[in-house]
Amino acid sequence: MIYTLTANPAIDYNITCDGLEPNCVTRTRDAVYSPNGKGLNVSFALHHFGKDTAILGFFAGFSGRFIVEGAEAKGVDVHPVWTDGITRVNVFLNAQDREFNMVNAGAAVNPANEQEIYDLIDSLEDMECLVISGSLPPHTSEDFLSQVISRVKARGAEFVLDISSPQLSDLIAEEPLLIKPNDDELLDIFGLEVSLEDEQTVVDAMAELHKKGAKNVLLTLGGKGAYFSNGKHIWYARCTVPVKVLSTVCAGDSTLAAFLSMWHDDPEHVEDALRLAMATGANVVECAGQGDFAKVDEYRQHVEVRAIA
Ligand SMILES: O=P(O)(O)OC[C@@]1(O)O[C@H](CO)[C@@H](O)[C@@H]1O
Repeated sequence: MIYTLTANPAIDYNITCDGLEPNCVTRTRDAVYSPNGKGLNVSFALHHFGKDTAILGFFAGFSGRFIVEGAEAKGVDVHPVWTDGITRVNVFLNAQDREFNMVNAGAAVNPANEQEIYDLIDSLEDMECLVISGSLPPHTSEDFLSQVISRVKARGAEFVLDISSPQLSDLIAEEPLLIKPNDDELLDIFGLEVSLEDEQTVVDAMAELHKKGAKNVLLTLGGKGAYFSNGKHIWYARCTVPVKVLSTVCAGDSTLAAFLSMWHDDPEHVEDALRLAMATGANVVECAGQGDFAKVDEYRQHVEVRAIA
């Protein structure tokens, strides 16, 4: 079973308006409130693609209950650790061709809450892999993620890291099964710059990430596609269907989940996993939020994949 850990879940509040001006009333429409957070999004997409998955995370207040109930209504089990306060609401405003993403800090946690997560991990006997995604809420202990990882490893399970925090530069030494940075994170966290025009930069960056400890790397480049490296070979993949981007929110999480849903059990079939991942990302950006993956099968036929090394 693939578990996901979302330390800082959110209700995503997606709204649309025709333009955004200061000092006046902005009328918005198409409001959608959905249970989210990076790891939850991964679990929802894994579930959609037929993989067993369950959610771990900190939840608080009415918004926390909304998220837990929403996830369960989608058919995904949740093991909530209840904390004080109110789980955050993140606001994603689409104003014509511009996206405004307002991401709040979240509800604080305390050491007793963290201990509950550690105990949960110790008790989940079917955990094969834990996907650790997203930001950390206020007051999280500095060693929270390394404590989580040491417990996952102690039970012989693997872990995947999708975090934007500088902590990734230390945690990579714990040998994650997979990391999923984007090009900005690669530059900010590791000082590695990659360019599609010079693929040797990708080859060099991948070599550096493997040297630091990553077993596999899925490097996402938004609409420009993605590279995957397993330490022996590197592939490039891109969906060639022209899509109208409504919102990029949830696209990275869904891409990761789609890739994992095929590759986790069958690491030799990288190309099929990349096709599903790129088609999923392309379909998700057409929707406010995660959407319903309705066009993924169609888009899969339009993904180019090539080995670059
Ligand atoms: O603050 P974090 O944890 O980095 O990101 C949280 C978040 O913006 O990421 C998801 C999209 O990837 C949203 O569902 C969610 O609101």
